[in-house]
Amino acid sequence: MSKLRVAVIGAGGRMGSEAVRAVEAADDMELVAALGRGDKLETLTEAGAEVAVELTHPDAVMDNLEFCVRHGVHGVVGTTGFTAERLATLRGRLAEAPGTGVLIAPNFSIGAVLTMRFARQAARFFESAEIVELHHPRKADAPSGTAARTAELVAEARAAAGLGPQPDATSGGLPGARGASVDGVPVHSVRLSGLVAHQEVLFGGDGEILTIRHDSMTRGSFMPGVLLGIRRIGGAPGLTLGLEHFLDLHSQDLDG
Ligand SMILES: NC(=O)C1=CN([C@@H]2O[C@H](COP(=O)(O)OP(=O)(O)OC[C@H]3O[C@@H](n4cnc5c(N)ncnc54)[C@H](O)[C@@H]3O)[C@@H](O)[C@H]2O)C=CC1
Ligand SMILES: O=C(O)C1=N[C@H](C(=O)O)C[C@H](O)C1
Repeated sequence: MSKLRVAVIGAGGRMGSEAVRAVEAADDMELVAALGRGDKLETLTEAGAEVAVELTHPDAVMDNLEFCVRHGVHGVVGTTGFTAERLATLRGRLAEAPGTGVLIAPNFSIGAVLTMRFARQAARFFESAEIVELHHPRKADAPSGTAARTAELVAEARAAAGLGPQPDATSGGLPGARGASVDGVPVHSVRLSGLVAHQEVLFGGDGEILTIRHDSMTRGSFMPGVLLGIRRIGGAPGLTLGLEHFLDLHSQDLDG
């Protein structure tokens, strides 16, 4: 059986170095290129990469993906910063590259993907919903991509259920004290030494609180998802948003 030819972009970073090790350890994959900042993207095509894992920075990811899609290299993307505009741009580029697939995974860890699903399921039952995400202080973006996506899913579920704005009597105080609003869902970002990646989704109703919490204690927690994405993306042309699409969750009752 021929091995999948895989490249990692951002290979010197916290996630990239972990991904390099994971790909090297996978029996069905061959690491053909490991690119750092300043390395030319042509290395990908010269090395015959079939899939590129993108783990760099929100400022770099769109150009890297533009190159990959133009050259028919599938993308497995963990880098954050994907706005609706960026996703639309990417969809447009993919439309001109039939057969090429890109997975945008706000979070590769199975537990975080399930957190998002459970939050979406719970959202319609509670009048209040807020998110607290907690990360290491070297993280470039806030809120986290996972928290932003979770908030979008919660907001969609609230809207579908006909829930209005959340109760909140705040009329003054310090700017920022109520967090950032993502589609009307407050998101609070903590940056603290010692943390890796953590999230709490808080729901409040009449006399009860539901807290859904997930903790990534090591970056190893993301690697099964990275490898799954690499294995599946070749069979998924176009844009796939979220690892859940490769976890067969849609056919089960988790799909609330
Ligand atoms: N989806 C997920 O499950 C996860 C996503 N992330 C995201 O992945 C991204 C990277 O995170 P970390 O590894 O913690 O950051 P990091 O700063 O440790 O690593 C990023 C690496 O990319 C390199 N880089 C920057 N621009 C580049 C370019 N144009 N070409 C090649 N390399 C370039 C940097 O030199 C650095 O080595 C962030 O956006 C982060 O939020 C992080 C953890 C999990
Ligand atoms: O930068 C990180 O570390 C992480 N980034 C992703 C995000 O922004 O959601 C995924 C995970 O939370 C770790």
